[in-house]
Amino acid sequence: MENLLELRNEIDAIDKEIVGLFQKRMKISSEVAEYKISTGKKVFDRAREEEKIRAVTELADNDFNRHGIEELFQQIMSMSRKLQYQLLAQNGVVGRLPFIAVEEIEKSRVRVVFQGVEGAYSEAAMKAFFQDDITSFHVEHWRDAMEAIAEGSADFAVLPIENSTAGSVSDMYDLLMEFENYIVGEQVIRCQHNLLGLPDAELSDIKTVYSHSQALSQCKEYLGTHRDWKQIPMVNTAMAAKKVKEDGDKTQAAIASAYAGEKFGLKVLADKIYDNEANSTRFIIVTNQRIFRWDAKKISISFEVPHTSGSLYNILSHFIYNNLNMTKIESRPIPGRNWEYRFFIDFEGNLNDGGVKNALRGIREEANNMRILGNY
Ligand SMILES: C=C(O[C@@H]1C=C(C(=O)O)C=C[C@H]1O)C(=O)O
Repeated sequence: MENLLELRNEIDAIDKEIVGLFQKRMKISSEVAEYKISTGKKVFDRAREEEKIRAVTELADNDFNRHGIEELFQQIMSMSRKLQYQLLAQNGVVGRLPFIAVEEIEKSRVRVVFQGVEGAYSEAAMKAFFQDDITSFHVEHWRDAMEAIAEGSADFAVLPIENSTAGSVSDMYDLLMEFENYIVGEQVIRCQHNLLGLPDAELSDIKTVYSHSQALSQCKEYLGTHRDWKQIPMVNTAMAAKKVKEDGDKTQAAIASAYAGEKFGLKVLADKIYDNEANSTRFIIVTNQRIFRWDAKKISISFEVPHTSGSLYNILSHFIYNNLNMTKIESRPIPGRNWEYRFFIDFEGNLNDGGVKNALRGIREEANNMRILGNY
């Protein structure tokens, strides 16, 4: 039996050859890039890559190696494409992104729509983001707010996208797909829920509690100590407060902010009933124009990937390769296509950064229906 040292020497010699061949292949790939630069041909050629995988796997002696060869060549070709994207960028072939950088997002004398009624957390987010001299109005549903932006009856909408306890607001991701609106800002608001009742109500009177489903889930522990209460979800926490006021029924309570309580003349029956002290909601500021602040730091995109193994992994490699830090990933089912998903990714960067342009170009070519949802 050969000793370990000898075996390792053999492996070293083979690896040296592999490195040499890899470099030789990459050199040819850069020549292919030159051809593509002069002809305007796309970097990614799926048919050629599929044919290549078929041809090289046929050369393998057994199934185990066939699988290994497939993975190896997928990675080699992925590197080869990344080199080509880089060369295209260096030659100025990277198309201009259809987004315009602005000094500032207008926060004064604009028309802003939020969902819910006065006293909603969305209103608090609007007040925190915009100046006092704006004109604002509210609508009943998130979709109405998206429509108001799309048709131009408002300049901006303030909409919840994520809560630190209850997670993502999945409907918002679907609406971002449905409308051609763009995220230009975000605002985080602490959601300090209270149990609100009529001025003459006592805790012992309560039989039913109304709130937004997310707020109900954010107060799960507290509600667990009142299992006999019926929980009824409403479209908004402030709507719940309004309902309790209007119904004038002592057995009803709402979970909403103290601000909503004041607005509708309700009494705080229990304060700070949320499970998590830092409970916060992140709101997005949406508009119908493709603009971004010149110093924006976060990008949101969405894309679909083919239903094959490793396809998401391949797309994510563009972030790693361009040294981009991903901050969030979310998936939503694609309507009408069972078990296929659209991914939503947030990552740090600005649309003017070279690495960002490179990654977006790669993702646009290699994934389906990539959309830039905003840079903010
Ligand atoms: C090198 C090319 O560009 C890309 C990379 C490939 C590779 O490395 O083999 C194959 C097809 C393209 O997606 C090419 O078009 O041949």
